[in-house]
Amino acid sequence: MEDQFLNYLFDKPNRKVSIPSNEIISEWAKKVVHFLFPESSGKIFASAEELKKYAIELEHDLFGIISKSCELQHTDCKETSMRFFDQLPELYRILNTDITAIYEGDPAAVSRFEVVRSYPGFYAICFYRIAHLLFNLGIPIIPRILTEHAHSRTGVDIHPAAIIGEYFYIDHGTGIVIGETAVIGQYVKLYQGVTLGALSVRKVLAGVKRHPTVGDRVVIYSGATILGGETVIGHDSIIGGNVWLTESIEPFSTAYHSPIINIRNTKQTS
Ligand SMILES: CC(=O)OC[C@H](N)C(=O)O
Repeated sequence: MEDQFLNYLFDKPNRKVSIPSNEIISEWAKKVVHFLFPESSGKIFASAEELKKYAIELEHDLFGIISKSCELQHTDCKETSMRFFDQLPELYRILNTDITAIYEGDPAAVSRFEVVRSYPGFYAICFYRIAHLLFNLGIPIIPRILTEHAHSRTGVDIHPAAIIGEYFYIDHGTGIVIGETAVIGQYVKLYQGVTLGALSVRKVLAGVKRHPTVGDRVVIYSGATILGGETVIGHDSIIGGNVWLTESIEPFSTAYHSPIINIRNTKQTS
């Protein structure tokens, strides 16, 4: 991360910015999450207006961060932070769909509150969704700092540019990679160790779609690796554990390995 920061300055040595530390940026995002989902199982905001009324401090902090990080004029920074702020009610709604997906999809989840407070998958999704909003607003570097913070804390690496639908479910969030140009539909479930990656990492492919498209209601079990920008997983499909897939599959498919497993009983018989 430090390298990234130095390179960023190095790219434009004359830039007059002093980006707040990664900790300040991550703390801001943590405050956003805590604001939306405080001590109880989640504050119910009566209306978008009520939510925004209480979120004014978050907007002010974001303004401070982006005005130090971007080469935007003061008024543009204010407009950008206000646009983020305007989308908070929608962020809250979408995160609630993710909580529902995890709570209802996992028999081990005893409450929505448990999902919010203890699931690394939900933590990573929160940071991804905040970062994605900032990315869409054209804010440089901060989205990546946020998703890399979540990555370092959870092992779940979601690029801020990836597009992910509502009701996103990650269970046992660890070792998951979702690349920059991945597109994921609604009600998708991922287990630990899943990679949605590129088939080639040549630098000239920057900006080209390199990562898979995953349809609605797809379940991808642990350790599966799906690669390639043209790889499409049709909706309602199931990808079994440890599957290595570099080609598209039709909707309602099941892709699984059928390895030959030799089981030998080593108990000595006299
Ligand atoms: C997730 C993944 O494929 O990463 C490889 C490379 N960073 C890229 O984005 O293409």
